[in-house]
Amino acid sequence: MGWPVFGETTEFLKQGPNFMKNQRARYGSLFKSHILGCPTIVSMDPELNRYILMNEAKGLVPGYPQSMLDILGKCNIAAVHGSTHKYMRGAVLGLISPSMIREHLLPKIDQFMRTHLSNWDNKIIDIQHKTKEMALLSSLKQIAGSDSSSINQAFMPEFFKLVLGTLSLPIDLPGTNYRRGFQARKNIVTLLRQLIEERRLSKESHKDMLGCLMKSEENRYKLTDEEIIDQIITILYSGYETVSTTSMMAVKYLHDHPAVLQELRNEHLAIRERKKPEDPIDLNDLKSMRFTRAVIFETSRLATIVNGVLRKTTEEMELNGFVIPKGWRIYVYTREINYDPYLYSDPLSFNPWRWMDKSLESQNYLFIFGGGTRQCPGKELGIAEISTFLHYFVTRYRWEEVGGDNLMKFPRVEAPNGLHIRVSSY
Ligand code: HEM
Repeated sequence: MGWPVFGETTEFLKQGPNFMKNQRARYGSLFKSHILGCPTIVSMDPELNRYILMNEAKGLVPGYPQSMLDILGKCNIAAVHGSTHKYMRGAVLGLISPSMIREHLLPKIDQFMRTHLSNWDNKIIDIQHKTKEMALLSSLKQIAGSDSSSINQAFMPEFFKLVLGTLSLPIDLPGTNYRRGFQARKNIVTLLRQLIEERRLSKESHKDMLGCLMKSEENRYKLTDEEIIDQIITILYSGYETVSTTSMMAVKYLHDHPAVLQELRNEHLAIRERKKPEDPIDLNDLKSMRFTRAVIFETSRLATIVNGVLRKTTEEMELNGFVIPKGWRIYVYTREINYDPYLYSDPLSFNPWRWMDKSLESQNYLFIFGGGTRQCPGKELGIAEISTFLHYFVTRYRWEEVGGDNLMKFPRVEAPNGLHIRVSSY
């Protein structure tokens, strides 16, 4: 378990996936370590990972760091279990149902992407920054409709501080990311409370996520204002880094694979040909984007946007013949399965065509969107956002990398100094 306090955190962060592979070679697919401040069981066994994700009721609940739970709020979905989780999840699913996507969310996403992707011609763009802004502002528009434009500017810097805070050590001292993140949460809560109060006074009805959450007489899920606010923060947070990083990495892979870009562009030009320039992307268009969906799955797999998920034990239990003490964290590490040659031939190559066989999406060991009782409810919404972004990006522009930007793959996929591209119109 390494050194006191630090355990094996340094090795884990420095060697990344190789640390995990070496430990597995020495100790097997289930081993203990001490990383990121906690005694942790790492599970790299696909069967066991599935079992853990399916068996929350047996005492395998989310095990996210305290800083994250403090800042996302006590009603956020990762902080609640059992029947409360079911209720909160039901409320989220109601907001992003297929009919909500078709009637209210997709039109907002389309409108947002058209504007967000305008005027990039002849510019050098940091695509990491642009996709982060996009993920946050597109969600805000879905949440608060036209009201989002009046809160965007105040919201954005606070949200970025909140995200940093959730990934920090929970040290409540002036100047720490944790303290700043916590303060940012308070400011965000104030902004959202104001919006809720203004809407109550105006009595106007709104066809956006907040409008749905506030319509308590029509909505089967009745939430308090505090719960509504935590749900909104959860939705913003869960879709933020996942959608933005997948979009950025899709741009990267498309740049490096011209044949894939060509096929993707053909798909989108064919859609555009059927429509007038001002016609928005609708659900039928989205359904016809089969290759785009394949590009998104292949990007998530090859870049491994999500390395795994965290659980903890609520009681002492036996897993694969080992006794795991109560309260230990379990890192359900799913990265390796993305490169399994039995599932993906030539696993290190970027080959979206492999996903054109739909059965690959339903295989048992696909954990890109998690699994079991907490499988991502925002999967189709996230795919809709990334697809609409790619639609306007590849039909409007061509691009080349400025070059020299460093891309980190672990512990998170990010470009520490941005990913700069030179854009010109197509
Ligand atoms: C490419 C995009 C996305 C990826 C790769 C992704 C991935 C994931 C993963 C792996 C989990 C499981 C976490 C766990 O088991 O602890 C999850 C859960 C979740 N995701 Fe997503 N996600 C994406 C987009 C979104 C979007 C757009 C939303 C917005 C509604 C969203 C909302 C959620 C929520 C609320 C949960 C928690 C579910 C629960 O605990 O029951 N996700 N996501």
